[in-house]
Amino acid sequence: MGTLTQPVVLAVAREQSSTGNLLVSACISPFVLHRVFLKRVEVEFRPVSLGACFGVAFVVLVYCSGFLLAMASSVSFLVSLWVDMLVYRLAFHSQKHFPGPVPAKLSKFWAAKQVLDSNYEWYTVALVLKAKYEIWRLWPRELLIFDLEAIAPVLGYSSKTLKGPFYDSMEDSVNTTRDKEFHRKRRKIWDDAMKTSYGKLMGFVEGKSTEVADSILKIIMDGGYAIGLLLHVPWLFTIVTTFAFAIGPLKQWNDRSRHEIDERKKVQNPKPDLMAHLITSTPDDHAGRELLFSESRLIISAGSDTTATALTFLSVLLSLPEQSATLANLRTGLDCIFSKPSNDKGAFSCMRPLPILDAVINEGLRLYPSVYFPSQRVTPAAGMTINGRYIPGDINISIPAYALSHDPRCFEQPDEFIPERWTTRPELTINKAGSMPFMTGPYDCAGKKLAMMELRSVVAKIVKDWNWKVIGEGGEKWDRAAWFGGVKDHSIAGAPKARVVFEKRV
Ligand code: HEM
Repeated sequence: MGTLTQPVVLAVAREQSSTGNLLVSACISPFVLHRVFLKRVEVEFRPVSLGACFGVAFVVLVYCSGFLLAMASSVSFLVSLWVDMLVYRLAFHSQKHFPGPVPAKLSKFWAAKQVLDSNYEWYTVALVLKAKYEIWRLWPRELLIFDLEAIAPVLGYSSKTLKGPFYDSMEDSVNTTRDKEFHRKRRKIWDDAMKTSYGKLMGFVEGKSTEVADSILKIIMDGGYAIGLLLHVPWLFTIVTTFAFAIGPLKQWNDRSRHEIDERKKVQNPKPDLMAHLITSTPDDHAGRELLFSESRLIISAGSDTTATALTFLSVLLSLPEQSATLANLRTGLDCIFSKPSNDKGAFSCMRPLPILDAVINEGLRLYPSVYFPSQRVTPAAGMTINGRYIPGDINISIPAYALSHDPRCFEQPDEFIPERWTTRPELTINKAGSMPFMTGPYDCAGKKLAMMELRSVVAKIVKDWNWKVIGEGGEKWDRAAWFGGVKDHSIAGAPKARVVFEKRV
């Protein structure tokens, strides 16, 4: 009997010991994996590949050890990994001394929850934070900085920072590349291209549209909500964009832009416009073609909603009763310029700055800067010192533009629309660096000149030719407080819909 049961007992003991070994290593290996590997790589833009590795390892385990053991060791692995990460984030991280809510130090989901709780008004959350500290730790590896002294070292031309991992969640383009040298070369091409003209007229201003244009616009508008939420959880954003481009709503836009670029390439002697310049300056290989496709979408996403949002705010602000003197002044100035003969040097041209008009536009962009999301940067490996505070290397930092453009350290009466602060009342502007609607430094807006031309052109023509007022739904009185209180943060400023009635000036 004893000789018969011995091998069985031995086999059971061996199996128990290998099961024990597997479970022990499932508990210990995450510690090593986190400290040696995961802590040093930006997992934000590798969620799909990391998930795939985990999936493959699970299948192998099921094959070798059976489902139950594979399940038990996977759960042990994940629990140990998370416990180690959370303990490390809270107690050992180099940023642990910066203030921040404990849940925010543990997970970026805290910020995403604030977005939902504030009903997509993250900028209001940032204003509350700013009132208390200049630097916040709002994520295991991210600082939100409201210190004005940080603008030049973080964003300026001589900054040693690089763009942050958030940009990896999106397809590669001049805007999203994190390679400084590649960006410098590509940006030069864009800057030269911007000196040409800008493409064909689509007739949108006359109210014409196409099914594709409508669907692209809808993707941009709907996508705003997703970006406003997911930019706080970049790894989730990466997963969403990966699948949205492959099978989701972005696929249609993707396919369309590929088709348009391929058609455009066939045109002999094309007009020397923005797209033609980009096409001729980009190698005709796989990487070059992908870059062109993504930048053709960038032109639409960066150039349309931003300008439309700015125009919405400007038309609403100028329609307010307390702005009647500003509107009257602007009108007098424009009437005078438009009445001059067109060959007169003083006649209106949207390509030239016009102080009274630019002041109105700059003030509108200061109050509602179109782009609300703070451009993310990563500190250089050696770290950097900002206003006497040392920040170690590989820390993500961002400076929220909206909070600074409403900062009383930069502007007197910061929440008031006072265009004169840019002209006749400079005492109302304490530090104009606080307003950066087009960003600043090497990654600033490549289309700012075009945007200013569009804004000057449209605002000038409306002010000269039309009277207008904002009305409520169904002809009811417009609820002004609800409108301004309903501005969302979709990464682009989400202006609520405004019904505007125009009447030709006589
Ligand atoms: C009122 C209108 C506009 C505003 C307020 C605005 C604002 C901005 C801001 C804040 C950035 C920096 C984004 C970041 O940090 O990632 C940016 C980048 C950019 N914008 Fe604009 N933009 C406007 C219009 C335009 C237009 C009309 C175009 C034309 C296509 C354009 C093209 C770009 C491009 C290509 C970049 C990326 C530049 C780079 O990373 O080197 N923008 N814009």
